[in-house]
Amino acid sequence: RTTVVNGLKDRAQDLRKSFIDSLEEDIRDFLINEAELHTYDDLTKVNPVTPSTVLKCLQARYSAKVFYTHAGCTLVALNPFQPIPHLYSLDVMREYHAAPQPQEFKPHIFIVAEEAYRNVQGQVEPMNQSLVVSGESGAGKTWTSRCLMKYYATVAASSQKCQDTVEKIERRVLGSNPIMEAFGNACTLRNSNSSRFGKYIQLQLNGSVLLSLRFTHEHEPEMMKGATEKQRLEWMLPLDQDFAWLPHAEKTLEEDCLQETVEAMINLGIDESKRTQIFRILAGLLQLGNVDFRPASEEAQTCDLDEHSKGKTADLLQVPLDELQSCLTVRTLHAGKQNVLKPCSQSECSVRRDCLAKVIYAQLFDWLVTFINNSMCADSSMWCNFIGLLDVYGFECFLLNNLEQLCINYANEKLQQHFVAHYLKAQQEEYVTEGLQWSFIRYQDNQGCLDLIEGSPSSIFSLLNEDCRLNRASDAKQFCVRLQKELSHNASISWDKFSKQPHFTVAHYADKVSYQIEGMMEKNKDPVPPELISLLQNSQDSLLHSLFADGDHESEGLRGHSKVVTVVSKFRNSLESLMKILHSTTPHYTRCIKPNPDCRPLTFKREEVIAQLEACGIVETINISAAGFPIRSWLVRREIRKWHKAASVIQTKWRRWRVWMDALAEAELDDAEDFIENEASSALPKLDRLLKERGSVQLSSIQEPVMVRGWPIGLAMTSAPSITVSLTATGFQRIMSMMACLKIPFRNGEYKVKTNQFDQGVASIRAQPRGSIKVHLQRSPLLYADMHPVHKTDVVTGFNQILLERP
Ligand SMILES: Nc1ncnc2c1ncn2[C@@H]1O[C@H](COP(=O)(O)OP(=O)(O)OP(=O)(O)O)[C@@H](O)[C@H]1O
Repeated sequence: RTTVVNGLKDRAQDLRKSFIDSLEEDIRDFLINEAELHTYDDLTKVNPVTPSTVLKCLQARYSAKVFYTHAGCTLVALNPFQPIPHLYSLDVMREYHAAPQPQEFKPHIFIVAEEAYRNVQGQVEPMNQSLVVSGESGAGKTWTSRCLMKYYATVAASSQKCQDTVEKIERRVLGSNPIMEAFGNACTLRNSNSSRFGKYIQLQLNGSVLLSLRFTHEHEPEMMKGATEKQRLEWMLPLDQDFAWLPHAEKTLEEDCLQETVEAMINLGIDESKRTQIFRILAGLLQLGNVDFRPASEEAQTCDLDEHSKGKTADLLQVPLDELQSCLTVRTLHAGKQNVLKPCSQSECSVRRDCLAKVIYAQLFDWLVTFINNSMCADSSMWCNFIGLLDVYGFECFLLNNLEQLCINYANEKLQQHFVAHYLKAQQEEYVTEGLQWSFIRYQDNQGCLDLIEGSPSSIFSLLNEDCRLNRASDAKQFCVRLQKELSHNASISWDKFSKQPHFTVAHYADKVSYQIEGMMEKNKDPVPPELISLLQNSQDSLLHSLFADGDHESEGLRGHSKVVTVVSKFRNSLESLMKILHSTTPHYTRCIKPNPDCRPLTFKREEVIAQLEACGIVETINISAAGFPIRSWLVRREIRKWHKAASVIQTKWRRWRVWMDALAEAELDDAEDFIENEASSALPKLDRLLKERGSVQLSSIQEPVMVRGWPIGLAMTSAPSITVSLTATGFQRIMSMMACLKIPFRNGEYKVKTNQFDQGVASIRAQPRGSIKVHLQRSPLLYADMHPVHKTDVVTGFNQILLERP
């Protein structure tokens, strides 16, 4: 008898071992395999989907020199900061273009390009497309936009037989880039060629080919040869002169792509006399930047100006020298019908100088954009659809933030709202097409934050504008008090009680940002002294004169004659028109990520990347994809099938173990119960540990095994008032089905469910015949799927963290 019993014990132990081992293997199968992280093409497939695993996956891919990864319907582009041979070659472009299913290729910006291209020429319902490229400064937006444009130029050209036409199309599509970059970019601490503007470019198509639009280009290559010296003379820019407004004095003009810019201007039809005028005006601005002011010896006198620079500025801008001097140093005050002249202080003079430069530069930039648009835009009768390309500055948070950051972050807030709406809509449509039953929760969107910034009747913008209309000196402290009085009901605004500076903090979708109020109202008014405008209207330079000729300038408003158009109003209007276009198109999102702050090749800094993933909404995307998990139902089905297979193996082994246990119990051994308990207590903690390690599961509040109907097969809930299970949607789903397979009893009842993402819901958990568990969560996303032919279990999806409260 002893021999038999010992044999049974040995057998049972073996079986238990094999059960646990296979469990370990099966669990490993479901959770990410770190060695293979770089093979995950879609971040929402990483399991569990948490910011940390997503980060690991991106890092693994970056180390393996894989720079593109999908994140649901978004493409994440990591900047390699070094040329990657062959990644963007013509052959690769053609491959993606010719592929029957490009989305099955490795993630690439060309998939996005091709998808939009195919959609826009859809046979049934061609739809305008928008490609939204975002990311922080230096992340690679301009690069990506250029890549997309090059792709379309190549694709459009490939349908043309004539090489000449191919080149023309390329020139047309890419031609404006050097000009826009030369005028709109600047060398900043973060990026030596940083775009200082957001741009939306429409590539217009007539059905299937990119239009070869009106061409008005001239070829004047001879003009370029050796022209630099002559031009320097003409522009009064001697080689040895330093300029206060050029950060890299050591750089020569040639290095700053002058040649390329001029060629682009020629291609776009900017004739020689206009080019000369443009460069003279720019040279005039450089000289203006060198104008210094010396304080006057007496208060009633005006500041002195640096003779040399002031003379050159007046010559280049073709304005009267004395008028230039007086409008920089004297302010005209209107007292009733009388004008009173008041000398400006040294710092006021500098502000006026900077203001003059800014207003000229801004008008010139606008003129260029209009010119390029007129030159490139086809007659509306010639095109029917377009692909829009939006290259937009990303979310910003510095040590000190002011109106610029508020506007930029507001734009990003709008885009994020558009993104979330589009993303959820896309998912819901997919569920419907797949015939899946689903219920969807309302996703917590950022409308509250947008109301705070732009809403009516009271918002930050409306209060800023009101302050501006009052036409009195602004007081930051008073404004802060007004904000507190009018807006403190909005949960998205707060104030740091310990900060001495007047400020407000906005909880953006990406992060909290504290904005200083000092200077904000002045920036919103952005006043241009009227004397400066009259000076420019008197310029003998026909271009400069025409830029200011219409007299419709904001300075008018300051004199109280017409409505003041503030910076935030202008920004909001322009954003509104952009959003209108975006809403009428199918969007495609590309999020560019800067893997390190120093632009070092192939260097991945985790903390940098995670901050950007949060700021550009990827973490949100992951959360949303968890909320609506799965994005692609085939993915779940495949996962579920895999799990079923493993579960049934586990179950078989478990059953066999139980048979041995039965045999032991039947043998009525004195020590049977002890033995069974020992077995169970060594098996279950191991399971707990495994899950903890691999799936970020905290099963700590699930107790040691308990005896249920004499069997040590239960994990039960604690007697504590709540049980916290911190795991992903898929993790939870697996635990549930595993518990079902293992016949782990859940007490039937209603449980309150709290998650880290959604409001409270109610879960009813009911044991089903044959040991499965039915979990029903109200007001939460549920995906009904066939779990198992035997154990039909409703699958709970959508949480990173769930709190089940005991009834
Ligand atoms: N895919 C890429 N391959 C190689 N180099 C790249 C790639 N993407 C970006 N870079 C390099 O990274 C640098 C910064 O890129 P880019 O100027 O496009 O940034 P950005 O996001 O447009 O910045 P900003 O907002 O300041 O204009 C550039 O020098 C560019 O050449």
